[in-house]
Amino acid sequence: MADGILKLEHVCKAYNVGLPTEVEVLHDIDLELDRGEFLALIGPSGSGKSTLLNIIGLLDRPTSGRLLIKGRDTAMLGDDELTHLRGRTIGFVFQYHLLISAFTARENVMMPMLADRGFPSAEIEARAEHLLLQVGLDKFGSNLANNMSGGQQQRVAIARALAMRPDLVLADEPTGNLDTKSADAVFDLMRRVNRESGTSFLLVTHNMDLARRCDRIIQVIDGRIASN
Ligand SMILES: Nc1ncnc2c1ncn2[C@@H]1O[C@H](COP(=O)(O)OP(=O)(O)OP(=O)(O)O)[C@@H](O)[C@H]1O
Repeated sequence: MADGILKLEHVCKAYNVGLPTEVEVLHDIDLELDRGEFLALIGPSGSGKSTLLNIIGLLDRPTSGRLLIKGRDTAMLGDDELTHLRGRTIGFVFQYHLLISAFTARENVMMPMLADRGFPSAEIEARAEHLLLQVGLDKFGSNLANNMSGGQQQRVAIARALAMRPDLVLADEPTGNLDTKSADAVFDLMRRVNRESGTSFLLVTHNMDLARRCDRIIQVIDGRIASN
C-alpha cells in the first residue's frame, strides 16, 4: 500500500436516532484508494454513499473500524488535527456547488487559501488565476458566481477544491444538476485534472455512463460494498 491515499478497515457507522438501539447504516466497509485513482461510488438512494463520503472526508468519524489517510490512523487525531489534515489533503465538490454567490469566481477560488494561515498570501491571487485557467474560466474571474451557468459554477467549485493541492477530491453528484453536455464537460475536466496532476478522485454518481469512464466502480448496497 505504498501509494495508498486512503484505507478503510472494517468501518461501521451507526446513528443514534432516538431509538433504544442505534441504527447501523454502514457495515464492515473495507476500501482502498491509490494515488492517482479515479473511483466511482454508485448505489441506490439511502444506501450510505454520503455517510461513507462524510467519513472519508473527515467530516464524521466511524463508530468502529479504522480510517487511514496516507498511512495515518485518523482515530489518533483530535478535531483540530483532523481539520488541518482535511484542509491539506481533501477537496470537496458537491451537487449544489455551494459557492458564495455574491463573490466573484476568483474570490471563491481564493477562499480556501485565505482561510489557511500557512498559505503565502502573496501567491493567493496568482494561484487563483492559474486554477481558473486550468478549468477554462480565465476570462471569467471577475464574474459574480451568481451570474454564471450551472456548469461554469461547478468548474469554479472544482478550481476551489484544487486550491490547496489536495491528494484526493471527493465529488458528491457534481453533475447531478447539469444537462448532459455540461455534465460531460465537468466530468472530462475532473478526468483531465486527475491525469495531469495525479490527484485521486472519488465520484459519487447515479450516472452509469460516467461511472463506466472511471478506473473502478464500487457499489454500495444497504450499507455494504457489493462489488469491488
Ligand atoms: N444524520 C443522520 N441521522 C440518522 N440517520 C441518518 C443520518 N444521515 C443518514 N442517515 C441514514 O443513513 C442511511 C444512508 O444515508 P445516506 O445519505 O448516506 O445515503 P445515500 O446513499 O447517500 O443516499 P442518496 O443517494 O439519496 O444521497 C439512510 O437510511 C439515512 O436515512
